[in-house]
Amino acid sequence: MLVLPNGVRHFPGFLDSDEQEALLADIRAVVTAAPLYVPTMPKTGKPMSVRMTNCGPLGWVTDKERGYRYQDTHPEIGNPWPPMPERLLALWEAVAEYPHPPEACLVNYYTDTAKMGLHQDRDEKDFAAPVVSVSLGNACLFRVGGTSRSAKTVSFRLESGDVVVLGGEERLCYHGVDRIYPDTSPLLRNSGRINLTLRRVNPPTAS
Ligand SMILES: O=C(O)CCC(=O)C(=O)O
Ligand SMILES: [Fe+2]
Repeated sequence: MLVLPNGVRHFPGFLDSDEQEALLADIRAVVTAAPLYVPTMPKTGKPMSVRMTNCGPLGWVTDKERGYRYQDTHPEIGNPWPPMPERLLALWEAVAEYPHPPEACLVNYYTDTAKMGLHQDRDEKDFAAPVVSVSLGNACLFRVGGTSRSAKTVSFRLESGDVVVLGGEERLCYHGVDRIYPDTSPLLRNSGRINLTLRRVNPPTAS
């Protein structure tokens, strides 16, 4: 495990290739039940380049009218999100250092040209729990800074199987994905990247 200068924890190669294949099979089942949709920015309605879906009791969604929020159903098909795969619950237990399970797993699918601007994850009511993120498929250039937008950032590559934990003082660090590196992982046949972001939404007493 590597601790970055700003305290963010990076676990390179946390999942071996068999574990990545098994997790990918779980995620393919999630996407079959809850298809990827095109999220749009609040107010402007501008589409994001990333495609999204969720699993677990709650899912993070966004659209022009209602903005960023958590809800218990898919915004297009209206069904409850599929359950969180056991494998992800076990991964959270292994790295989160938090005694309650995640409530939401956001599935982000990046084509090789997609990216995600610098942002904080702050739509949750519980910042005591960390954000745990898992990368599958092509590598990306990940950028992480401090808790103010203007703080200095560091950039590093996230490879398939890597896990990142934003917790404690770093829970509200700004972060984003500047680019995807095409042809860097056979997992998704060298095309695209999946990121799984596990979060706790509510304080434990409220759930
Ligand atoms: O794709 C990633 O590694 C980061 C995703 C992210 O920051 C988010 O979904 O909030
Ligand atoms: Fe984020």
